[in-house]
Amino acid sequence: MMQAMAFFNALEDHINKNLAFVAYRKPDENVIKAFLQKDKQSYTTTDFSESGFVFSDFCGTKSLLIPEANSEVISTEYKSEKPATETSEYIPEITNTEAQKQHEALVAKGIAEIKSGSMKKVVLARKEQNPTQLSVLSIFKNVLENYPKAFCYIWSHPESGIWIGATPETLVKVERNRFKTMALAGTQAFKGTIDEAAWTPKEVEEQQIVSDEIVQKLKDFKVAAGEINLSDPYTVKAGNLLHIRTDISGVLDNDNLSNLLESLHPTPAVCGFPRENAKEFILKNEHSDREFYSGFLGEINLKQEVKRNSNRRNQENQAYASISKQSQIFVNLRCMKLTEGKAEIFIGGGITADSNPAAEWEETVNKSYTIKSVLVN
Ligand SMILES: C=C(O[C@H]1C=CC=C(C(=O)O)[C@@H]1O)C(=O)O
Repeated sequence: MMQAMAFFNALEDHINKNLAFVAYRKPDENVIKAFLQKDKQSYTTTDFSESGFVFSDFCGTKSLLIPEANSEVISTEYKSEKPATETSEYIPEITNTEAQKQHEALVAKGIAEIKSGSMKKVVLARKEQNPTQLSVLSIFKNVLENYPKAFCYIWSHPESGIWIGATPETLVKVERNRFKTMALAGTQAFKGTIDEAAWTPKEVEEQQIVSDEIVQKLKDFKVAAGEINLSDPYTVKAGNLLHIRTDISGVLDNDNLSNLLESLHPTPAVCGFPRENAKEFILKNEHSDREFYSGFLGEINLKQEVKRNSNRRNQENQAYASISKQSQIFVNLRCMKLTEGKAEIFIGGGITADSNPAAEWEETVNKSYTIKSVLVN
């Protein structure tokens, strides 16, 4: 473990040399880890068999990789400088009416398409440009500070540019032959209570579609060996927002990570249902290229020491510690792409037959505050 200052200096050095790196902190953890690529080559993966950190786009056409074998791996303990509040202090600017009109028209088109019967749900997104005077590392530090419960990252790569995000959504976690995923959808602004939050039938349906489809895809691709376990849907908080979440887990039939990712991505939480029709609609009608937004990112095939029993009094159990492979992949939401003095924020929302264009615009505005709050001091 390094001192925080040396850790951030190493990231800065990599930015200056235009060398690929990723630094991240997992939900509820206090260690930030980084893979610093040592060479200038651009690595990609197609079968997800390597060990390292992957960064994939929405379309599934590009999966950049920082291989563990070509990286220096460093870590530091993150110490918060102020108490975490997870609320946004971002002051909204005057509404951008052009952007609003454009998004509402897109949503209306999506609703019409759903009513025509070709799909049940589609997730429609927009991009927003925001100026920022902060350095990328200051923005990353703000993200770490504000979102202890999210997967916080900074990814810098000559092929993708610099991306920063704080995502609440796990695509999949695999440990040995066990996997865990989640169905996350439905959004409302956090107003002080989590457990008593009321959900409309539209939001309940929107999330149910995600849950059903994940289970169906796992069955279609025959990646689950047996029963797939589902929790009851429950409310979770992410920044200043609430979502509905179902936890899904099971045992894998084989260790083919590529198959598992193909069965899950893109889930109806970022694309829609049926997947192909929704994806086609998105690619044809959205006004900007999603690039890596709503793609996925995370550790693949990292060796992990598994202790069978962490009871410290029972020292012999340490002898049973064994090595296994672990992958932990997140959906790239609540994220931004950074270029000189400018942050491009990507935000989307799930549309069903019961959606209302003005309310959907409002939802993207609420989501944008979650991420924009880190652009100011
Ligand atoms: C697509 C996004 O969020 C997804 C995850 C949770 C809730 C969602 C919703 O309510 O629409 C979205 O499916 C986004 O934040 O850009």
